[in-house]
Amino acid sequence: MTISFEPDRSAIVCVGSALVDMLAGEDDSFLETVGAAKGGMTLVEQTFIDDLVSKTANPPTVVSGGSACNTAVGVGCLGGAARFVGKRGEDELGDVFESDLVAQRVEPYLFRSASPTGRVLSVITPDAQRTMFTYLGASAEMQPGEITRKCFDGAAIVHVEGYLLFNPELMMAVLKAGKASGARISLDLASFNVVEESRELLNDIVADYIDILIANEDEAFAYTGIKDEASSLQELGRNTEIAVLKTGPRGSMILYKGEITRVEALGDGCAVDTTGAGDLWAAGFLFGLVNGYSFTKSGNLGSACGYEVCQLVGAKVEEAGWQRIKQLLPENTENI
Ligand SMILES: OC[C@H]1O[C@H](O)[C@H](O)[C@@H]1O
Repeated sequence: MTISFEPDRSAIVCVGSALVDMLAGEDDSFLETVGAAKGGMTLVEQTFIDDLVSKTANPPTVVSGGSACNTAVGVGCLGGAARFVGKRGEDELGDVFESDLVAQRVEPYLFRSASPTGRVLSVITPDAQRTMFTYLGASAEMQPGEITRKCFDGAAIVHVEGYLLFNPELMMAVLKAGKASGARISLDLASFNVVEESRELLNDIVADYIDILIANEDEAFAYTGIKDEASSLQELGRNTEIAVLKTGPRGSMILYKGEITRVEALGDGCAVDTTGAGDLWAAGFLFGLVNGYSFTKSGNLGSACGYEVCQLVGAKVEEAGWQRIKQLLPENTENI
């Protein structure tokens, strides 16, 4: 089973926070001196990150990040038409962010702000856990008035990160312009606390705007209140064309027209770092849909991307990983 798109629509346009990830490997003692809970994400000021960076053993590795941006990069690396809509600062990190997108075949559609570019200091401890400190900066200043249909020219799918639910006016502007452009809208629920805190807005928008709803187990439970996975998926898809429930190392389930497609996870379940796993799963899945792959093949491509990103620190797939994933593309699609 496949879905079709108009022939002149091939782009996957991702909308979200333009964040630069600063990856630093440190011992637990580093976090203890900061007093941070391991594994969490804390919103902080820029000076807090600057201070921490001055104390890291080595300068952090700096790469583009942010959930929707990671998805766009995945689509670009797969060879798809990818665009990212967000807001950067007029600074060096903004330049790093933008050039990183271009290098990974993503068309940047970036607004600019006088505020510094948003950044995430991700402290990775020897147990492969990552603890994030996020300064949103310019990324949080994207204005509803800046979002026009032009952002979504040629879009087959507009993919929105759930974090945008924290900014209802901006979310509505994206959904309205995305729908008006004729694209399908995909929403990744991002985190269970996003769902819990945005329940009212979600109830308002899903039926009218969302075509593809993507959730992991925690997000699905927060949204539906249902423990049984098949029933929870049916509820997720009650008002959407496609619903996805990702169950980590147990794979994923895709609901379309009342029928569930079950997709296996890839690999042995071992992960070096799960940062970006959901973002890259979405990249593979959406790329597959736009290219006319079946739900099974699209889900398998999502699984492969999600597996490979977990084999490296940060939300990136190494070149050898992309080569392995690309074995699954057109000429060998019967294998996926
Ligand atoms: O979803 C992973 C992303 O979340 C955080 O926002 C980091 O930027 C990271 O790249």
